[in-house]
Amino acid sequence: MADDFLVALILAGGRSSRMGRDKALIPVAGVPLLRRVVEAAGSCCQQVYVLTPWPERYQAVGGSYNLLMETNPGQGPMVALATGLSQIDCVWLLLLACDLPQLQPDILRGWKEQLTLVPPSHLAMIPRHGSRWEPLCGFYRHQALESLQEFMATVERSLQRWLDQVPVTPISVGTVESQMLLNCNTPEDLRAIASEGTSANL
Ligand SMILES: Nc1nc2c(ncn2[C@@H]2O[C@H](COP(=O)(O)OP(=O)(O)OP(=O)(O)O)[C@@H](O)[C@H]2O)c(=O)[nH]1
Repeated sequence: MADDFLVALILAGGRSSRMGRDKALIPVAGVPLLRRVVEAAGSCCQQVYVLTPWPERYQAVGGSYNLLMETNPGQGPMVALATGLSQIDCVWLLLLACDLPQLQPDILRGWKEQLTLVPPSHLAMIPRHGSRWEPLCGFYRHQALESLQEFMATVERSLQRWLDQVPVTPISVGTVESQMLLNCNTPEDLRAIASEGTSANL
């Protein structure tokens, strides 16, 4: 069977220490954050995976997704991305944090359309904001795995620094996209979203 062209990997194994409780399960406009991300991912990807050391916590979040058990947790997003790539057959993988309440499916689908234009030598297509990448809402080729493993062998664990060193197609980020990329780390972030109302179109 042919590999899926695009799958999503949602990371739900962080400590949520700034939030003080599990971010993935916090409802925003009545819908748990993880479910919002699952549904946005499902609108443009053939399969959606959630990587977590606590699959039992997320069994009943709702939406359509596969839980992937993380046996080496707490190593951060770069290790988690490599873990996902080593377990999933695909051409491209859309990596998403679980704390993106304002993802817009139409923007994600527009970005997906651009994947066919990425030069074969480029390992990723990632939103870029000024001098910063947004690696937790970005697209990675399956072939990136080898390069990630080599990079991590030097004890580096920074996706920002890896992206600075390999060929990457940047996605330019305007006002709408930058709103969509705002994540939710603290109770203050949650209050700001609640008071503004979320623009997520889920
Ligand atoms: N599966 C997995 N996800 C991770 C890991 N580290 C971070 N994440 C996820 O990566 C995303 C961004 O994480 P952060 O907000 O930077 O870190 P966090 O640990 O969740 O939160 P803080 O403790 O407040 O820093 C979230 O979706 C996290 O759940 C990890 O080791 N494994």
